[in-house]
Amino acid sequence: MEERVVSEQATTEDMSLEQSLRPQTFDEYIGQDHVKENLKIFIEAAKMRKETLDHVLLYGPPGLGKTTLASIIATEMGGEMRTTSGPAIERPGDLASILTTIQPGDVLFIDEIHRLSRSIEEILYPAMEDFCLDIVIGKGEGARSIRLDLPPFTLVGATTRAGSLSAPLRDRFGVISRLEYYNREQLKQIILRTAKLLETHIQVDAAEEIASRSRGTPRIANRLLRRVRDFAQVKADGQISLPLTMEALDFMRVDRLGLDHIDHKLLMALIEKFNGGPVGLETIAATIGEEAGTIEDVYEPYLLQIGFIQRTPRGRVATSHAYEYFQMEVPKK
Ligand SMILES: Nc1ncnc2c1ncn2[C@@H]1O[C@H](COP(=O)(O)OP(=O)(O)OP(=O)(O)O)[C@@H](O)[C@H]1O
Repeated sequence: MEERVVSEQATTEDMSLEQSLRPQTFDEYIGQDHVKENLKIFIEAAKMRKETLDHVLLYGPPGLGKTTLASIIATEMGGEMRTTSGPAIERPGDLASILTTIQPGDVLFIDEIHRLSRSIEEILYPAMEDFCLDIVIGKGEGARSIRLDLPPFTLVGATTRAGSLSAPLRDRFGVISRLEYYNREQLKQIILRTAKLLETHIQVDAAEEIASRSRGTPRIANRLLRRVRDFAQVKADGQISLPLTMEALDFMRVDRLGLDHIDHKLLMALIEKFNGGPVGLETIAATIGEEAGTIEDVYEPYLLQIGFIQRTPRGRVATSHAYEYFQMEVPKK
């Protein structure tokens, strides 16, 4: 899969910078008001009762701030955050070694929690419910199970696919919150905040322009800002103005809605080769030379979100919005 400047997935560069750009408190965390207000109440109530916060499941597309929110929860609860992910916990011992380092009130953050294996999930249930860990030592006839008590902790699970989580695991979360795409105003605020942290001068209309092209996602907004900043450094003494921003983003082939050449290729295949669909995912994949899974997980969510395509039982369909955007006439069917 080729690297895209508008990818929701974190690049190595994103990862090395994101830590320093992460909001530390609810006040600094822009948007997601509903999720934030709920969490604030639950945290306050837990603190009043001197208990740990119930386990929290955060779901939504990548790059919307799930990790950030988990670390804010840890800070608010006065604990530390331990981070791991579904694919990183392969054996029961991997989970045990993290759980046994936990201190009272800590947050255990498990990213991509839908990718935990069933056998690991089963060890997690008593840890979540009763704060204890049953581990089997030895093999065969000599095997015996021992029970370890754990300090009370909060599990924060993050997933892009809430539907892939097993029902017994989902049921063990007391708080389930869905993160939404950000609107233009919120993204503008995030860009202005990041620019300040990066000590970069940006005009408000330039921040608005980057916001429009960031696909509703803070991670993309911050990445586009960094790329535009590079441009400004070389071409304009570091000052980020609107004309410079438009030039830089056009140069990167990120259009006014944040669509790039791969989105264009997918939409044009649907419109020109298949008369707007319906057409099966596998057929589109073969036509544009991408994997069906990549199209489904990576390219389609934003196109669905902005209403340019629809999933129907007979396949994908390009909507009239997509035709209008490319100034093409909707075919009569
Ligand atoms: N509400 C927000 N306000 C300000 N910045 C934000 C907000 N949400 C996310 N960000 C920024 O976006 C970047 C990505 O956020 P984060 O890593 O929390 O996303 P994520 O949803 O956990 O992604 P993934 O699913 O890929 O793990 C962070 O560097 C953070 O600075």
